[in-house]
Amino acid sequence: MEPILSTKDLSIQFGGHLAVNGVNATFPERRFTSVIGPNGAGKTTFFNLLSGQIKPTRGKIFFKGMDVTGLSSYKRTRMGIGRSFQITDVFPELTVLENVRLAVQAREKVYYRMFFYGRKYRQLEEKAVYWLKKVFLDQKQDFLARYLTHGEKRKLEIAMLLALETDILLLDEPTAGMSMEEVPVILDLIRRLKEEQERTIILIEHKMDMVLDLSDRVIVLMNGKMLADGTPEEILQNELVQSAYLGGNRHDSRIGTD
Ligand SMILES: Nc1ncnc2c1ncn2[C@@H]1O[C@H](COP(=O)(O)OP(=O)(O)OP(=O)(O)O)[C@@H](O)[C@H]1O
Repeated sequence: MEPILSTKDLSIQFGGHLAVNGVNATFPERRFTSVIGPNGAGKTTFFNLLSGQIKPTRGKIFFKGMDVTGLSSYKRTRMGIGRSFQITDVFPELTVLENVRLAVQAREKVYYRMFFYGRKYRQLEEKAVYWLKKVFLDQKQDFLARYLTHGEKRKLEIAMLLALETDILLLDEPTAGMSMEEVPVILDLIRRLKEEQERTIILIEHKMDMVLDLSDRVIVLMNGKMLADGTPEEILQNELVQSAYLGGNRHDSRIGTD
């Protein structure tokens, strides 16, 4: 089956530094792929290229067989490539509900004048609450976003991403900076999304236990290049990955140094 997303010779150079270097990656539809690699390997840059935040110096990106390399991130989201919002994208002076409602609105292409139609407005809010329930944040729907804890803000980002209802979810370290108590909720949510098998999920993650638990496939990046691509088991046994990255310690649950 043709992959939903693929890259061909994808590369980007910052000054003299090739942050992503000739990556040929394929992402099968409705599968869970993790992208791992040490700090500075090029993972976030790779995501930025996939989502259209930046344009490659060389190479192509294909989505459902179409060349999307030249398209803006806005257009790519519309087509179905959703990138998790960053905390910086959340409107701090709007309520939690309003933030998600804006994402629902973007998805449904409803503009402000439509707000005069009360029924439509309520439908948008109901959908927003639906997504907030998915991340267990509905109890906080009337809070201003700026009063949320770091972990709650990350849940809000995920709710906003889900509300866009894209085929692909690009999740960049969704549990980073969360407290120990908050991590399991997000893990459960991601596991449920995987089990629903409705979306193609691509995850950047340092926590190896999470990667091994969730992934159908793992891509290893190192110095901008794709070092390996395989099932979690294959990656663990890959000698190149062992020596270059895992350092022979298969039981280290957190690789990288951040
Ligand atoms: N806009 C930019 N300008 C210059 N260099 C950049 C830029 N963005 C990234 N880089 C460099 O590209 C390399 C890859 O960075 P990137 O953030 O993609 O790595 P990463 O694998 O996501 O790392 P981490 O795990 O620490 O988040 C790094 O050397 C980084 O300094």
